[in-house]
Amino acid sequence: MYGAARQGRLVLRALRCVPSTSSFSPLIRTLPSNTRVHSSRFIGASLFSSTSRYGQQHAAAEDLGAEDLSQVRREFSKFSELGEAGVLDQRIVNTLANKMGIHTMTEVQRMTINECLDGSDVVAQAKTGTGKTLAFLTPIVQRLLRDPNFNTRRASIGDTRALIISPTRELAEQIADEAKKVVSGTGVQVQTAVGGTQKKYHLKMMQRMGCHILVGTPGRVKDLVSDTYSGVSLDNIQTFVLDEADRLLDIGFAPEIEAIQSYMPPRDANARQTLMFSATLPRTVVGLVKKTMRQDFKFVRTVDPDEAATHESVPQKVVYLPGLENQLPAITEIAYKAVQAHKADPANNPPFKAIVFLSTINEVRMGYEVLRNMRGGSGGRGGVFDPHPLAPCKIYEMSSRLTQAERTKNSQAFRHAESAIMVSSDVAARGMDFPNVTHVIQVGPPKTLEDYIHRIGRTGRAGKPGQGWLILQDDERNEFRQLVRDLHAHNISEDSSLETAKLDMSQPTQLSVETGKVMQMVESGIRSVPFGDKAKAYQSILSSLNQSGVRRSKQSMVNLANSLAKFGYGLERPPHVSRAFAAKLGFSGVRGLELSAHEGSTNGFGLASGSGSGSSFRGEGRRDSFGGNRGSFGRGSRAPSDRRQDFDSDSRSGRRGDYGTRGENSRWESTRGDQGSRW
Ligand SMILES: Nc1ncnc2c1ncn2[C@@H]1O[C@H](COP(=O)(O)OP(=O)(O)OP(=O)(O)O)[C@@H](O)[C@H]1O
Repeated sequence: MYGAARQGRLVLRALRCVPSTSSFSPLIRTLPSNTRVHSSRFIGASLFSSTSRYGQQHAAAEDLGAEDLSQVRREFSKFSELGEAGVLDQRIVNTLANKMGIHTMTEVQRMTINECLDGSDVVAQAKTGTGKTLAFLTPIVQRLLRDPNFNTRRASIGDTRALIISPTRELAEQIADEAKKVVSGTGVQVQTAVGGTQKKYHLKMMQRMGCHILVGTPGRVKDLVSDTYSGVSLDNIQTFVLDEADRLLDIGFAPEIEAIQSYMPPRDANARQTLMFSATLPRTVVGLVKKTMRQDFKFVRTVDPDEAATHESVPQKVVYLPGLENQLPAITEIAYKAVQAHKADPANNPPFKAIVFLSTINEVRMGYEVLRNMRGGSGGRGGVFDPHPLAPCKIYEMSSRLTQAERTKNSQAFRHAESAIMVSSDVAARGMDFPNVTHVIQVGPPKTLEDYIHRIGRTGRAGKPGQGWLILQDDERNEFRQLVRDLHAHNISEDSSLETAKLDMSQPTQLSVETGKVMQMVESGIRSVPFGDKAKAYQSILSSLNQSGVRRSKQSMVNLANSLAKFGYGLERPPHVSRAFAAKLGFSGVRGLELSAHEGSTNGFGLASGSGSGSSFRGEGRRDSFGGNRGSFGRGSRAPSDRRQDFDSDSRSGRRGDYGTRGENSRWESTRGDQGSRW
C-alpha cells in the first residue's frame, strides 16, 4: 500500500503545473495559475460574530492548522484529460462520459482529485450540489485499480479498501448507487450497510460478491465491524471518508465514528487516508477534525469565507406570518401558484417540485396529511375538489417516523417524479440529490446556519435554477436579520406577494378568488386529518417553540400554539398535554394550556387521551373535529402574539363561519370580485 501511494505521488508530480504544497493569501489571488505561492495563511476571525446564534460558520485554514489549497488552480478541466495523462483509469473516464454524461470537472473535483490520489488526508469544503461525491469516489476507485495487490477476481468480504460514512440512510444509498455507476466494468464491489434494513441480506451480498467499497451509516457499520462473526474487516482499509463531515463529527455521531476507527489498524501500519467533505465546516468541529486527520492534512475550500455559502443563483425569499395558522395556507399558496404557472406557461415555468422542511416528525405528518387530502371527501370520493387541486403534483412524506422501506420508496418516487412535494424532516436536508427541485420551503427558523445552508442546497444543484422560501413568524425578524448577516448572502429578500401570509384567520375577510380557493384547499385537507395527528403536531409545536431559541415568553408560545389549534386546525379547544410534559417545558401554570386530569391517561407522546374538563375530543383516532357547532375556525377576535385570547375567552361565542360538518360550504368562499366562484 505504501508502494502504491508513493507511485501515485510520482505520477502526479510529473503532471502537475502547480505543486500541491502551495498555499495562498487573498492578496495574491490574481497571480497566474502556475505561480508558486508559499507560506501565508489567511482569513480574519473578525468575520465571525461569536455572539451570533448562527455564527462561527467557516473553519479557517489557520484554525485547522492545515495547508490551504483553496486558490491553487489546476491545469486539467476535463476528466478525459486526466485519462489521457494516465491520472485516471480510462474505464472510469469512459463510464463518467458515456454512462453518466459527465465530462468537465467541477471546481471541487479539480481541486481535490489530485490531492486525494496521492494518499493525503484532505478536508474539502464546497457548496451544495457541486459534485463532492464524485470528488471522493473517483480517487477511491483509481487508487484501487492501480494497486498491484488488488485483485477483483478474489473479492472477499474481508477485503474492504474504502469505507464511506454518511449521516443518513438515504444518503448512504445514494452514494452507493453513484459508486456502483463509477465502478461498472471494473470488477470493484460496492456494498451498503444502513440501519433499518435487513442486516442478514446485506451480509449475504457481501459474502457472495465481496466488498471493496462499503458505504453506510455509523450505527450499522459499527454493528458490522464489531461483530466478529460478520467477516467484515477493516484490516486493509486505504480510504476512510466522512461525507457531511461536520454532521458526523458532532456530538450525536462522534462516539460511533470513534468506535469504527478503533477497528482499523493503526495509522502507521497501513497508510490509511482520511477524507472529509461537506458544504459547511463550523468552527465547533475544528478540534475533532484535527484529531481525526493526519497532522499534514490538506484543506481545500472552494467557498470564500466572505462569500455566501448558498448559491447566488438561488433567490431566497422570507415571508413573515401573523400566526402559525398561516403556515399551511402560505405553503399551499406557493405550491398552487407554481403549479398554475407551469400549466399556463410550461416553456418558462418548470414543473413544480418542492421539498417542504418542517421542524418535527409530527408537523411533517400533519403537513403531509393536509396536502395529500386536499381533494376532501372520503377516499377521494365526493370531494370538494376533483381531481386533487394541485394535480399532477404528487405528495410524499419523509421522516424517521416511516419504516426504512417506506423512506426508500418515497425517496425514489420523489426522485423520479416530474412534479411533487416532499414534506420532510431534516432527514432529507443533507446530501440528497433529487433532480430538478425548483423550490425549497423552510418553515420556522432553522436551528443552525448549517441547517439552513444544507436545506436550501437541495435546489440549485449542478447549476440548475431554483428558489428558496423561509416562512417565519412576525416576531422572528431578528432571527432572520442575524441569519442574513451570517450568510453573507445578497439574494435574500422579503416577500409580500402571498395573500395568505397577510390573512388574519380569526376574522372574516374578503378574499380574492384564488386565495379563497387556496383556503378551501387547506380547509379540505385539515378536515381529513385525524384528531390524534393534530394533537401530536400541537404538542410538537409547543416543544419546537420552546427550543427555537427565539426570545418569547412561555405565555406567547402557548398563545401561538393555541391559536394554531383553533384557527388553523379547527379545534374548539387545544389538545390536552400531560402535566409532566408541561413541567418539563416549563409551561406549568401558563394560561390556556389544557392539562390532562390524570397523568395515567396520557399516551406514549405525553398526550392526554381527552379526559380533561370540557374537552370535545375524546381520544386518538377521531377523524373530524369540525362536526356541527364544535368547529371553531374563524371564531372570535384575536390579538396578536402575547395578547392573543385564551380558548376560554368569550370570543368563542361568536359565530363567524365554523368549518361545519363535512361537505358543508367552506367559510373560505371568495367574497371579492364578481366571478362569484365558490372556490
Ligand atoms: N463534473 C460534473 N459535471 C456535471 N454534473 C456533475 C459533475 N459532478 C457531479 N455532478 C452531478 O451534480 C449533482 C450534485 O452532485 P453531488 O450530489 O455530489 O453534490 P454535493 O456537492 O455532494 O452536494 P451536497 O453538499 O448537497 O452533498 C449530481 O447529480 C451529480 O451527478
